[in-house]
Amino acid sequence: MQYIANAKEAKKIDGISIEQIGIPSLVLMERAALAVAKRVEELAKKEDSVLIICGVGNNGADGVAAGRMLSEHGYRVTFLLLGNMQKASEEMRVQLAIVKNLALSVRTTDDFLKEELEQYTFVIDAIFGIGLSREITGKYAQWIQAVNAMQKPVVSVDVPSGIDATNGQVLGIAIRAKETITFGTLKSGLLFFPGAKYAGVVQLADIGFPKSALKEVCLQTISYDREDVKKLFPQRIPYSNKGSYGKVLVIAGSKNMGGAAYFAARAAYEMGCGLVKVITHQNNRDMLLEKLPEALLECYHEETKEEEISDMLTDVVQWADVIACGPGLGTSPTARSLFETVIKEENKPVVLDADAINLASTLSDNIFQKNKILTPHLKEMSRLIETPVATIQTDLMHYADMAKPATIVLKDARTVVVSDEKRYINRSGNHALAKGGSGDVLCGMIAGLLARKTEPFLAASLATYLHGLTAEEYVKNRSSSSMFASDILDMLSTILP
Ligand SMILES: NC(=O)C1=CN([C@@H]2O[C@H](COP(=O)(O)OP(=O)(O)OC[C@H]3O[C@@H](n4cnc5c(N)ncnc54)[C@H](O)[C@@H]3O)[C@@H](O)[C@H]2O)[C@@H](O)CC1
Ligand SMILES: Nc1ncnc2c1ncn2[C@@H]1O[C@H](COP(=O)(O)OP(=O)(O)O)[C@@H](O)[C@H]1O
Ligand SMILES: [K+]
Repeated sequence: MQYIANAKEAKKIDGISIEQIGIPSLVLMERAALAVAKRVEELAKKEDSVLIICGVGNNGADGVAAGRMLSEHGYRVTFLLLGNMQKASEEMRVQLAIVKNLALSVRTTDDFLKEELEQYTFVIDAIFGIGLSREITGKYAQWIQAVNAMQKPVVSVDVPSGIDATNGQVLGIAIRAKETITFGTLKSGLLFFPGAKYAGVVQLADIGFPKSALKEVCLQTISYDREDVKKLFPQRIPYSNKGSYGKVLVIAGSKNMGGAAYFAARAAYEMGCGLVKVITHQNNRDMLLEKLPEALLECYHEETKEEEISDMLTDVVQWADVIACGPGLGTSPTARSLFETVIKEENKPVVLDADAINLASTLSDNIFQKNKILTPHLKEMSRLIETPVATIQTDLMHYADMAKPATIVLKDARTVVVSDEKRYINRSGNHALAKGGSGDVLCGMIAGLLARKTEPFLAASLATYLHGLTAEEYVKNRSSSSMFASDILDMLSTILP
Protein backbone atom coordinates (compact mmCIF):
# COMPACT_ATOMS: atom_id res chain seq x y z
CA MET A 1 0.00 0.00 0.00
CA GLN A 2 1.25 3.45 -0.83
CA TYR A 3 0.39 6.59 1.07
CA ILE A 4 -0.11 9.59 -1.19
CA ALA A 5 0.59 13.18 -0.19
CA ASN A 6 -0.71 16.43 -1.61
CA ALA A 7 1.59 19.46 -1.77
CA LYS A 8 0.56 20.71 1.67
CA GLU A 9 1.15 17.34 3.29
CA ALA A 10 4.49 16.90 1.53
CA LYS A 11 5.63 20.27 2.86
CA LYS A 12 4.49 19.28 6.33
CA ILE A 13 6.58 16.10 6.15
CA ASP A 14 9.62 18.24 5.19
CA GLY A 15 8.90 20.65 8.03
CA ILE A 16 8.45 18.04 10.75
CA SER A 17 11.56 16.12 9.66
CA ILE A 18 13.72 19.23 9.64
CA GLU A 19 12.35 21.48 12.36
CA GLN A 20 10.87 19.08 14.92
CA ILE A 21 13.00 15.98 14.47
CA GLY A 22 16.15 17.86 13.57
CA ILE A 23 17.36 16.14 10.41
CA PRO A 24 19.32 18.88 8.66
CA SER A 25 17.68 20.04 5.48
CA LEU A 26 20.98 19.59 3.62
CA VAL A 27 21.12 15.93 4.66
CA LEU A 28 17.73 15.24 3.11
CA MET A 29 18.77 17.24 0.09
CA GLU A 30 21.98 15.25 -0.36
CA ARG A 31 19.97 12.04 -0.42
CA ALA A 32 17.43 13.53 -2.83
CA ALA A 33 20.24 14.63 -5.12
CA LEU A 34 21.92 11.21 -4.91
CA ALA A 35 18.70 9.54 -6.01
CA VAL A 36 18.40 11.88 -8.99
CA ALA A 37 22.07 11.54 -9.97
CA LYS A 38 21.94 7.76 -9.70
CA ARG A 39 18.93 7.53 -12.01
CA VAL A 40 20.38 10.02 -14.51
CA GLU A 41 23.54 7.91 -14.65
CA GLU A 42 21.38 4.97 -15.67
CA LEU A 43 19.63 6.98 -18.36
CA ALA A 44 22.33 9.28 -19.75
CA LYS A 45 25.47 8.36 -21.61
CA LYS A 46 28.87 9.73 -20.59
CA GLU A 47 29.01 11.63 -23.90
CA ASP A 48 25.80 13.44 -23.05
CA SER A 49 25.90 17.11 -22.30
CA VAL A 50 23.67 17.61 -19.29
CA LEU A 51 21.81 20.84 -18.63
CA ILE A 52 20.41 21.34 -15.14
CA ILE A 53 17.86 24.07 -15.13
CA CYS A 54 17.31 25.37 -11.62
CA GLY A 55 14.85 27.67 -9.88
CA VAL A 56 15.70 29.63 -6.75
CA GLY A 57 14.02 27.36 -4.19
CA ASN A 58 15.01 24.02 -2.74
CA ASN A 59 13.96 22.19 -5.88
CA GLY A 60 16.66 24.16 -7.64
CA ALA A 61 19.06 23.33 -4.82
CA ASP A 62 18.37 19.60 -5.32
CA GLY A 63 19.22 20.09 -8.98
CA VAL A 64 22.51 21.83 -8.23
CA ALA A 65 23.54 19.08 -5.80
CA ALA A 66 22.60 16.34 -8.30
CA GLY A 67 24.61 18.08 -11.02
CA ARG A 68 27.63 18.28 -8.75
CA MET A 69 27.46 14.50 -8.21
CA LEU A 70 27.17 13.84 -11.93
CA SER A 71 30.18 16.03 -12.58
CA GLU A 72 32.17 14.06 -10.00
CA HIS A 73 31.29 10.95 -11.98
CA GLY A 74 32.59 12.37 -15.21
CA TYR A 75 29.52 13.92 -16.80
CA ARG A 76 29.67 17.28 -18.56
CA VAL A 77 27.19 19.44 -16.71
CA THR A 78 26.05 23.05 -16.99
CA PHE A 79 23.79 24.77 -14.48
CA LEU A 80 21.31 27.26 -15.84
CA LEU A 81 19.87 29.45 -13.11
CA LEU A 82 16.39 30.77 -13.68
CA GLY A 83 14.90 33.47 -11.46
CA ASN A 84 16.10 36.16 -9.13
CA MET A 85 19.04 34.75 -7.17
CA GLN A 86 18.59 37.49 -4.56
CA LYS A 87 15.58 35.41 -3.50
CA ALA A 88 17.43 32.10 -3.42
CA SER A 89 16.73 29.81 -0.46
CA GLU A 90 19.45 29.27 2.11
CA GLU A 91 20.09 25.74 0.81
CA MET A 92 20.30 27.01 -2.76
CA ARG A 93 23.01 29.48 -1.71
CA VAL A 94 24.98 26.70 -0.05
CA GLN A 95 24.70 24.41 -3.10
CA LEU A 96 25.69 27.21 -5.46
CA ALA A 97 28.72 28.14 -3.36
CA ILE A 98 29.90 24.51 -3.55
CA VAL A 99 29.66 24.26 -7.34
CA LYS A 100 31.33 27.64 -7.71
CA ASN A 101 34.19 26.44 -5.50
CA LEU A 102 34.44 23.43 -7.77
CA ALA A 103 34.62 25.83 -10.72
CA LEU A 104 31.67 24.16 -12.49
CA SER A 105 29.86 25.97 -15.25
CA VAL A 106 27.08 28.08 -13.73
CA ARG A 107 25.13 30.29 -16.11
CA THR A 108 22.12 32.52 -15.72
CA THR A 109 19.36 33.17 -18.22
CA ASP A 110 20.74 36.72 -18.62
CA ASP A 111 23.78 35.44 -20.55
CA PHE A 112 22.40 32.22 -21.98
CA LEU A 113 20.83 32.29 -25.43
CA LYS A 114 17.93 29.95 -26.14
CA GLU A 115 19.81 28.79 -29.27
CA GLU A 116 22.49 27.35 -26.99
CA LEU A 117 19.98 24.80 -25.72
CA GLU A 118 20.62 22.78 -28.89
CA GLN A 119 24.05 21.77 -27.55
CA TYR A 120 22.54 19.84 -24.69
CA THR A 121 21.38 16.26 -24.99
CA PHE A 122 19.96 15.63 -21.52
CA VAL A 123 18.05 17.89 -19.12
CA ILE A 124 17.38 17.85 -15.40
CA ASP A 125 14.36 19.94 -14.50
CA ALA A 126 14.76 21.54 -11.06
CA ILE A 127 12.78 24.74 -11.56
CA PHE A 128 9.82 24.18 -9.24
CA GLY A 129 8.81 21.34 -6.97
CA ILE A 130 6.11 21.26 -4.33
CA GLY A 131 6.63 24.98 -3.73
CA LEU A 132 4.93 26.02 -6.99
CA SER A 133 2.17 28.30 -5.82
CA ARG A 134 0.73 30.15 -8.80
CA GLU A 135 0.43 30.20 -12.60
CA ILE A 136 3.74 30.27 -14.44
CA THR A 137 4.15 33.32 -16.63
CA GLY A 138 6.85 35.49 -18.25
CA LYS A 139 10.44 34.33 -18.36
CA TYR A 140 9.74 31.06 -16.53
CA ALA A 141 7.06 30.14 -19.07
CA GLN A 142 9.36 30.97 -21.99
CA TRP A 143 12.16 28.77 -20.69
CA ILE A 144 9.85 25.87 -19.97
CA GLN A 145 8.52 26.15 -23.49
CA ALA A 146 12.08 26.22 -24.85
CA VAL A 147 13.06 23.11 -22.85
CA ASN A 148 10.01 21.21 -24.13
CA ALA A 149 10.90 22.27 -27.67
CA MET A 150 14.36 20.67 -27.31
CA GLN A 151 12.72 17.23 -27.39
CA LYS A 152 15.56 15.78 -25.35
CA PRO A 153 15.12 13.38 -22.41
CA VAL A 154 14.19 15.29 -19.25
CA VAL A 155 14.28 14.00 -15.69
CA SER A 156 12.20 16.10 -13.33
CA VAL A 157 13.18 16.57 -9.73
CA ASP A 158 10.28 15.75 -7.36
CA VAL A 159 7.53 17.13 -9.66
CA PRO A 160 7.61 18.27 -13.31
CA SER A 161 7.90 22.05 -13.03
CA GLY A 162 4.50 23.58 -13.70
CA ILE A 163 2.41 20.66 -12.43
CA ASP A 164 0.31 21.27 -9.35
CA ALA A 165 1.55 18.58 -6.98
CA THR A 166 -1.93 18.21 -5.49
CA ASN A 167 -4.35 17.90 -8.38
CA GLY A 168 -2.10 17.33 -11.40
CA GLN A 169 -3.24 20.43 -13.25
CA VAL A 170 -0.87 22.41 -15.46
CA LEU A 171 -0.34 25.83 -13.92
CA GLY A 172 0.08 27.71 -17.18
CA ILE A 173 2.79 25.54 -18.72
CA ALA A 174 4.76 22.51 -17.54
CA ILE A 175 7.84 20.47 -18.30
CA ARG A 176 7.21 17.21 -20.15
CA ALA A 177 9.45 14.73 -18.43
CA LYS A 178 10.59 11.28 -19.39
CA GLU A 179 10.89 10.40 -15.73
CA THR A 180 10.20 12.07 -12.42
CA ILE A 181 12.11 11.17 -9.27
CA THR A 182 9.87 12.07 -6.38
CA PHE A 183 10.93 12.10 -2.75
CA GLY A 184 9.53 10.36 0.33
CA THR A 185 5.92 9.86 -0.78
CA LEU A 186 4.08 9.82 -4.08
CA LYS A 187 2.32 13.14 -4.73
CA SER A 188 -1.30 13.04 -5.88
CA GLY A 189 -0.49 15.50 -8.67
CA LEU A 190 1.78 12.89 -10.25
CA LEU A 191 -1.12 10.43 -10.42
CA PHE A 192 -3.94 12.61 -11.72
CA PHE A 193 -4.04 13.55 -15.39
CA PRO A 194 -2.59 15.59 -17.00
CA GLY A 195 0.16 15.56 -14.31
CA ALA A 196 0.61 11.80 -14.77
CA LYS A 197 1.35 12.30 -18.45
CA TYR A 198 3.80 15.15 -17.89
CA ALA A 199 5.61 13.20 -15.16
CA GLY A 200 6.35 10.18 -17.37
CA VAL A 201 7.62 7.23 -15.36
CA VAL A 202 7.51 8.11 -11.67
CA GLN A 203 10.25 6.77 -9.40
CA LEU A 204 9.85 7.05 -5.66
CA ALA A 205 13.07 7.69 -3.74
CA ASP A 206 13.49 7.19 -0.01
CA ILE A 207 15.47 10.20 1.19
CA GLY A 208 15.25 9.47 4.89
CA PHE A 209 12.07 11.15 6.08
CA PRO A 210 11.49 9.47 9.46
CA LYS A 211 8.42 7.22 9.73
CA SER A 212 7.23 9.30 12.66
CA ALA A 213 7.07 12.41 10.43
CA LEU A 214 4.88 10.51 7.98
CA LYS A 215 2.76 9.27 10.85
CA GLU A 216 2.30 12.71 12.32
CA VAL A 217 1.04 14.12 9.04
CA CYS A 218 -1.50 11.31 9.07
CA LEU A 219 -1.85 10.87 5.33
CA GLN A 220 -5.42 9.92 4.46
CA THR A 221 -4.95 9.02 0.81
CA ILE A 222 -3.85 5.54 -0.20
CA SER A 223 -3.29 3.51 -3.33
CA TYR A 224 -2.88 -0.26 -3.68
CA ASP A 225 -0.20 -2.43 -5.23
CA ARG A 226 -0.47 -6.05 -6.31
CA GLU A 227 0.86 -7.42 -3.05
CA ASP A 228 -2.04 -5.81 -1.16
CA VAL A 229 -4.68 -7.94 -2.87
CA LYS A 230 -4.03 -11.11 -0.92
CA LYS A 231 -4.09 -9.25 2.39
CA LEU A 232 -7.27 -7.33 1.65
CA PHE A 233 -9.44 -9.77 -0.25
CA PRO A 234 -11.85 -11.61 2.08
CA GLN A 235 -10.92 -15.21 2.77
CA ARG A 236 -13.10 -18.25 2.22
CA ILE A 237 -13.61 -20.58 5.11
CA PRO A 238 -13.78 -24.37 4.98
CA TYR A 239 -16.83 -24.69 7.23
CA SER A 240 -19.17 -22.43 5.30
CA ASN A 241 -22.13 -22.45 2.95
CA LYS A 242 -23.58 -20.03 0.43
CA GLY A 243 -25.22 -18.11 3.25
CA SER A 244 -21.78 -17.32 4.65
CA TYR A 245 -20.89 -15.21 1.61
CA GLY A 246 -23.89 -12.93 1.36
CA LYS A 247 -26.79 -12.22 -0.97
CA VAL A 248 -26.79 -9.54 -3.64
CA LEU A 249 -29.86 -8.09 -5.27
CA VAL A 250 -29.11 -6.59 -8.69
CA ILE A 251 -31.76 -4.27 -10.11
CA ALA A 252 -30.62 -3.76 -13.67
CA GLY A 253 -31.39 -4.18 -17.35
CA SER A 254 -34.26 -2.50 -19.16
CA LYS A 255 -36.00 -3.71 -22.29
CA ASN A 256 -33.01 -3.12 -24.58
CA MET A 257 -30.15 -3.16 -22.10
CA GLY A 258 -30.10 -6.68 -20.71
CA GLY A 259 -26.32 -7.05 -20.95
CA ALA A 260 -25.82 -4.65 -18.06
CA ALA A 261 -27.81 -6.95 -15.74
CA TYR A 262 -25.68 -9.90 -16.78
CA PHE A 263 -22.39 -8.01 -16.30
CA ALA A 264 -23.28 -6.76 -12.84
CA ALA A 265 -24.78 -10.05 -11.64
CA ARG A 266 -21.93 -12.19 -12.88
CA ALA A 267 -19.38 -9.75 -11.46
CA ALA A 268 -20.97 -10.09 -8.02
CA TYR A 269 -20.73 -13.89 -8.27
CA GLU A 270 -17.13 -13.69 -9.52
CA MET A 271 -16.22 -11.82 -6.34
CA GLY A 272 -17.42 -14.80 -4.39
CA CYS A 273 -20.80 -13.82 -2.96
CA GLY A 274 -23.19 -16.68 -2.18
CA LEU A 275 -26.35 -15.77 -4.08
CA VAL A 276 -27.38 -13.21 -6.66
CA LYS A 277 -30.94 -12.32 -7.51
CA VAL A 278 -31.71 -10.10 -10.49
CA ILE A 279 -34.77 -7.92 -10.96
CA THR A 280 -34.95 -7.10 -14.64
CA HIS A 281 -37.23 -6.57 -17.60
CA GLN A 282 -38.98 -9.65 -18.94
CA ASN A 283 -37.05 -9.34 -22.23
CA ASN A 284 -33.82 -10.29 -20.47
CA ARG A 285 -35.14 -13.48 -18.94
CA ASP A 286 -34.03 -16.00 -21.58
CA MET A 287 -30.61 -14.45 -22.02
CA LEU A 288 -29.95 -14.47 -18.27
CA LEU A 289 -31.23 -18.01 -17.83
CA GLU A 290 -28.86 -19.12 -20.53
CA LYS A 291 -25.78 -17.04 -19.69
CA LEU A 292 -26.05 -17.03 -15.91
CA PRO A 293 -28.30 -19.86 -14.75
CA GLU A 294 -26.84 -19.45 -11.25
CA ALA A 295 -28.78 -16.20 -10.80
CA LEU A 296 -32.26 -16.08 -9.32
CA LEU A 297 -34.68 -14.00 -11.38
CA GLU A 298 -37.66 -11.72 -10.87
CA CYS A 299 -38.98 -10.09 -14.01
CA TYR A 300 -41.33 -7.23 -14.74
CA HIS A 301 -42.86 -5.89 -17.95
CA GLU A 302 -44.71 -2.77 -19.02
CA GLU A 303 -48.04 -4.07 -17.72
CA THR A 304 -46.77 -5.03 -14.28
CA LYS A 305 -48.68 -2.87 -11.83
CA GLU A 306 -46.84 -0.57 -9.49
CA GLU A 307 -48.27 -2.36 -6.42
CA GLU A 308 -47.03 -5.70 -7.72
CA ILE A 309 -43.54 -4.29 -8.20
CA SER A 310 -43.64 -2.73 -4.80
CA ASP A 311 -44.73 -6.02 -3.11
CA MET A 312 -42.08 -7.98 -4.96
CA LEU A 313 -39.40 -5.46 -4.00
CA THR A 314 -40.33 -5.36 -0.34
CA ASP A 315 -39.70 -9.10 -0.02
CA VAL A 316 -36.54 -9.15 -2.09
CA VAL A 317 -34.99 -6.12 -0.43
CA GLN A 318 -35.49 -7.86 2.88
CA TRP A 319 -33.86 -11.00 1.51
CA ALA A 320 -30.75 -9.19 0.26
CA ASP A 321 -27.64 -8.19 2.20
CA VAL A 322 -26.62 -5.71 -0.48
CA ILE A 323 -28.52 -3.99 -3.28
CA ALA A 324 -26.95 -2.84 -6.56
CA CYS A 325 -29.24 -0.68 -8.61
CA GLY A 326 -28.88 1.03 -11.94
CA PRO A 327 -26.85 -0.68 -14.68
CA GLY A 328 -28.86 -0.43 -17.91
CA LEU A 329 -31.99 0.21 -15.85
CA GLY A 330 -33.26 3.08 -17.98
CA THR A 331 -35.36 5.91 -16.62
CA SER A 332 -38.86 4.58 -17.41
CA PRO A 333 -41.64 4.98 -14.82
CA THR A 334 -41.01 1.39 -13.66
CA ALA A 335 -37.28 2.07 -13.33
CA ARG A 336 -38.07 5.17 -11.31
CA SER A 337 -40.43 3.33 -9.03
CA LEU A 338 -37.83 0.58 -8.42
CA PHE A 339 -35.19 3.20 -7.73
CA GLU A 340 -37.38 5.22 -5.37
CA THR A 341 -38.21 2.15 -3.30
CA VAL A 342 -34.60 1.08 -3.09
CA ILE A 343 -33.22 4.40 -1.92
CA LYS A 344 -35.55 4.33 1.08
CA GLU A 345 -33.44 1.45 2.38
CA GLU A 346 -31.21 2.87 5.07
CA ASN A 347 -29.70 -0.12 6.79
CA LYS A 348 -27.92 -2.15 4.16
CA PRO A 349 -25.35 -1.06 1.60
CA VAL A 350 -26.97 0.18 -1.61
CA VAL A 351 -24.75 0.62 -4.67
CA LEU A 352 -26.15 3.20 -7.10
CA ASP A 353 -24.73 3.13 -10.60
CA ALA A 354 -25.49 4.49 -14.07
CA ASP A 355 -29.26 5.13 -14.47
CA ALA A 356 -29.78 5.06 -10.72
CA ILE A 357 -27.42 8.05 -10.59
CA ASN A 358 -29.26 9.71 -13.46
CA LEU A 359 -32.52 9.19 -11.60
CA ALA A 360 -30.93 10.52 -8.42
CA SER A 361 -29.99 13.71 -10.29
CA THR A 362 -33.68 14.45 -10.79
CA LEU A 363 -34.47 14.16 -7.08
CA SER A 364 -34.47 17.10 -4.77
CA ASP A 365 -33.66 14.88 -1.74
CA ASN A 366 -30.07 14.36 -0.72
CA ILE A 367 -28.86 11.01 -2.08
CA PHE A 368 -25.51 11.23 -0.30
CA GLN A 369 -26.48 9.04 2.62
CA LYS A 370 -24.18 6.91 4.74
CA ASN A 371 -25.30 3.50 3.38
CA LYS A 372 -25.11 4.55 -0.29
CA ILE A 373 -22.17 3.75 -2.54
CA LEU A 374 -22.30 5.82 -5.73
CA THR A 375 -20.26 4.97 -8.81
CA PRO A 376 -20.62 7.88 -11.25
CA HIS A 377 -18.42 8.52 -14.25
CA LEU A 378 -17.65 12.19 -14.80
CA LYS A 379 -20.76 12.91 -16.88
CA GLU A 380 -23.02 11.29 -14.28
CA MET A 381 -21.23 13.22 -11.53
CA SER A 382 -21.73 16.39 -13.51
CA ARG A 383 -25.51 15.79 -13.59
CA LEU A 384 -25.53 14.87 -9.92
CA ILE A 385 -23.77 17.96 -8.58
CA GLU A 386 -24.69 20.29 -11.45
CA THR A 387 -21.08 21.13 -12.20
CA PRO A 388 -19.48 20.96 -15.65
CA VAL A 389 -17.31 17.91 -16.41
CA ALA A 390 -14.34 20.18 -17.23
CA THR A 391 -14.56 21.71 -13.75
CA ILE A 392 -14.75 18.34 -12.00
CA GLN A 393 -11.72 17.18 -14.01
CA THR A 394 -9.58 19.90 -12.46
CA ASP A 395 -9.85 18.41 -8.98
CA LEU A 396 -11.44 14.97 -8.72
CA MET A 397 -10.76 14.62 -5.02
CA HIS A 398 -12.38 17.92 -4.15
CA TYR A 399 -15.60 17.03 -5.99
CA ALA A 400 -15.63 13.46 -4.70
CA ASP A 401 -15.52 14.92 -1.18
CA MET A 402 -18.95 16.46 -1.82
CA ALA A 403 -20.60 13.05 -1.67
CA LYS A 404 -19.83 12.54 2.03
CA PRO A 405 -21.11 10.80 4.10
CA ALA A 406 -21.85 8.45 1.20
CA THR A 407 -19.04 6.43 -0.36
CA ILE A 408 -18.22 7.56 -3.86
CA VAL A 409 -16.30 5.94 -6.69
CA LEU A 410 -15.67 8.79 -9.11
CA LYS A 411 -14.67 6.98 -12.29
CA ASP A 412 -12.06 8.28 -14.66
CA ALA A 413 -8.75 7.07 -16.05
CA ARG A 414 -7.61 7.62 -12.43
CA THR A 415 -10.65 6.70 -10.37
CA VAL A 416 -10.89 8.09 -6.85
CA VAL A 417 -12.80 6.59 -3.94
CA VAL A 418 -13.80 8.68 -0.94
CA SER A 419 -15.56 7.51 2.21
CA ASP A 420 -15.57 9.58 5.41
CA GLU A 421 -11.96 10.65 5.91
CA LYS A 422 -10.56 7.84 3.78
CA ARG A 423 -9.37 8.48 0.25
CA TYR A 424 -8.07 6.23 -2.46
CA ILE A 425 -6.50 6.97 -5.84
CA ASN A 426 -6.50 4.06 -8.28
CA ARG A 427 -3.34 3.38 -10.25
CA SER A 428 -4.33 0.12 -11.91
CA GLY A 429 -5.94 -0.30 -15.31
CA ASN A 430 -5.61 1.27 -18.72
CA HIS A 431 -7.61 2.41 -21.72
CA ALA A 432 -8.65 -1.15 -22.54
CA LEU A 433 -11.40 -0.49 -19.99
CA ALA A 434 -12.80 2.42 -21.98
CA LYS A 435 -15.63 0.37 -23.48
CA GLY A 436 -19.36 -0.09 -22.82
CA GLY A 437 -20.14 -2.42 -19.95
CA SER A 438 -16.93 -1.83 -17.92
CA GLY A 439 -18.78 0.22 -15.35
CA ASP A 440 -21.55 -2.38 -14.99
CA VAL A 441 -18.93 -4.96 -14.10
CA LEU A 442 -17.37 -2.66 -11.51
CA CYS A 443 -20.75 -2.05 -9.90
CA GLY A 444 -21.32 -5.79 -9.52
CA MET A 445 -17.81 -6.34 -8.19
CA ILE A 446 -18.34 -3.76 -5.44
CA ALA A 447 -21.68 -5.33 -4.50
CA GLY A 448 -20.09 -8.79 -4.42
CA LEU A 449 -17.41 -7.62 -1.98
CA LEU A 450 -19.94 -5.80 0.17
CA ALA A 451 -21.96 -9.00 0.43
CA ARG A 452 -18.84 -10.62 1.84
CA LYS A 453 -18.99 -8.11 4.69
CA THR A 454 -16.19 -5.93 3.38
CA GLU A 455 -16.71 -2.37 4.61
CA PRO A 456 -17.75 0.14 1.91
CA PHE A 457 -14.45 1.99 1.49
CA LEU A 458 -12.47 -1.23 1.15
CA ALA A 459 -15.09 -2.87 -1.09
CA ALA A 460 -15.17 0.12 -3.43
CA SER A 461 -11.42 0.71 -3.54
CA LEU A 462 -10.38 -2.94 -3.80
CA ALA A 463 -12.96 -3.67 -6.52
CA THR A 464 -11.69 -0.64 -8.46
CA TYR A 465 -8.12 -1.84 -8.12
CA LEU A 466 -8.95 -5.41 -9.22
CA HIS A 467 -11.07 -4.12 -12.12
CA GLY A 468 -8.00 -2.24 -13.35
CA LEU A 469 -5.72 -5.23 -12.84
CA THR A 470 -7.82 -7.33 -15.24
CA ALA A 471 -6.96 -4.83 -17.98
CA GLU A 472 -3.27 -4.90 -17.10
CA GLU A 473 -3.27 -8.68 -17.36
CA TYR A 474 -5.31 -8.66 -20.55
CA VAL A 475 -2.97 -6.38 -22.49
CA LYS A 476 0.08 -8.47 -21.59
CA ASN A 477 -0.54 -10.61 -24.65
CA ARG A 478 -3.54 -9.04 -26.42
CA SER A 479 -4.44 -5.73 -27.97
CA SER A 480 -5.93 -3.12 -25.65
CA SER A 481 -8.48 -2.37 -28.37
CA SER A 482 -9.99 -5.82 -28.18
CA MET A 483 -10.93 -6.03 -24.50
CA PHE A 484 -14.65 -6.44 -23.76
CA ALA A 485 -16.57 -6.18 -20.51
CA SER A 486 -16.91 -9.98 -20.65
CA ASP A 487 -13.11 -10.19 -20.70
CA ILE A 488 -12.98 -8.33 -17.38
CA LEU A 489 -15.26 -11.04 -15.98
CA ASP A 490 -13.16 -13.82 -17.50
CA MET A 491 -9.91 -12.34 -16.21
CA LEU A 492 -11.16 -12.06 -12.62
CA SER A 493 -10.68 -15.74 -11.87
CA THR A 494 -7.03 -15.41 -12.90
CA ILE A 495 -6.21 -12.50 -10.59
CA LEU A 496 -8.28 -13.12 -7.45
CA PRO A 497 -6.59 -14.88 -4.54
N1 LIG B 1 14.96 20.72 2.85
C1 LIG B 1 13.81 20.62 2.28
O1 LIG B 1 12.85 21.32 2.58
C2 LIG B 1 13.76 19.67 1.19
C3 LIG B 1 13.24 20.08 -0.02
N2 LIG B 1 13.30 19.30 -1.08
C4 LIG B 1 13.09 19.90 -2.41
O2 LIG B 1 12.58 21.20 -2.29
C5 LIG B 1 11.41 21.36 -3.03
C6 LIG B 1 10.54 22.37 -2.37
O3 LIG B 1 11.32 23.52 -2.22
P1 LIG B 1 10.70 24.95 -1.98
O4 LIG B 1 9.71 24.88 -0.90
O5 LIG B 1 11.84 25.86 -1.82
O6 LIG B 1 9.89 25.23 -3.30
P2 LIG B 1 10.30 25.18 -4.84
O7 LIG B 1 11.75 25.05 -5.01
O8 LIG B 1 9.43 24.16 -5.46
O9 LIG B 1 9.81 26.59 -5.39
C7 LIG B 1 9.73 27.68 -4.56
C8 LIG B 1 10.14 28.96 -5.21
O10 LIG B 1 9.42 29.20 -6.38
C9 LIG B 1 8.71 30.44 -6.29
N3 LIG B 1 7.48 30.26 -7.08
C10 LIG B 1 6.41 29.50 -6.81
N4 LIG B 1 5.52 29.54 -7.82
C11 LIG B 1 6.06 30.36 -8.77
C12 LIG B 1 5.63 30.79 -10.04
N5 LIG B 1 4.49 30.38 -10.59
N6 LIG B 1 6.42 31.65 -10.73
C13 LIG B 1 7.60 32.05 -10.23
N7 LIG B 1 8.06 31.66 -9.02
C14 LIG B 1 7.31 30.83 -8.29
C15 LIG B 1 8.52 30.67 -4.84
O11 LIG B 1 8.33 32.02 -4.57
C16 LIG B 1 9.84 30.11 -4.29
O12 LIG B 1 10.87 31.04 -4.43
C17 LIG B 1 10.84 19.98 -3.15
O13 LIG B 1 10.00 19.83 -4.27
C18 LIG B 1 12.10 19.14 -3.24
O14 LIG B 1 12.57 19.12 -4.57
C19 LIG B 1 14.08 18.07 -1.04
O15 LIG B 1 15.40 18.41 -1.22
C20 LIG B 1 13.94 17.43 0.29
C21 LIG B 1 14.33 18.34 1.40
N1 LIG C 1 -8.45 5.27 -20.07
C1 LIG C 1 -8.82 4.55 -19.01
N2 LIG C 1 -7.88 4.12 -18.14
C2 LIG C 1 -8.25 3.41 -17.06
N3 LIG C 1 -9.53 3.08 -16.75
C3 LIG C 1 -10.50 3.48 -17.57
C4 LIG C 1 -10.20 4.24 -18.74
N4 LIG C 1 -11.38 4.50 -19.36
C5 LIG C 1 -12.36 3.94 -18.62
N5 LIG C 1 -11.84 3.31 -17.54
C6 LIG C 1 -12.60 2.61 -16.48
O1 LIG C 1 -13.67 1.87 -17.08
C7 LIG C 1 -14.87 2.02 -16.35
C8 LIG C 1 -15.93 2.67 -17.25
O2 LIG C 1 -17.11 2.86 -16.54
P1 LIG C 1 -18.40 3.52 -17.21
O3 LIG C 1 -18.03 4.76 -17.91
O4 LIG C 1 -19.45 3.57 -16.17
O5 LIG C 1 -18.74 2.41 -18.30
P2 LIG C 1 -20.13 1.81 -18.78
O6 LIG C 1 -21.17 2.84 -18.50
O7 LIG C 1 -19.95 1.59 -20.22
O8 LIG C 1 -20.33 0.55 -18.04
C9 LIG C 1 -14.52 2.85 -15.13
O9 LIG C 1 -14.23 2.00 -14.05
C10 LIG C 1 -13.27 3.63 -15.57
O10 LIG C 1 -12.45 3.97 -14.49
K1 LIG D 1 10.96 20.06 -10.85
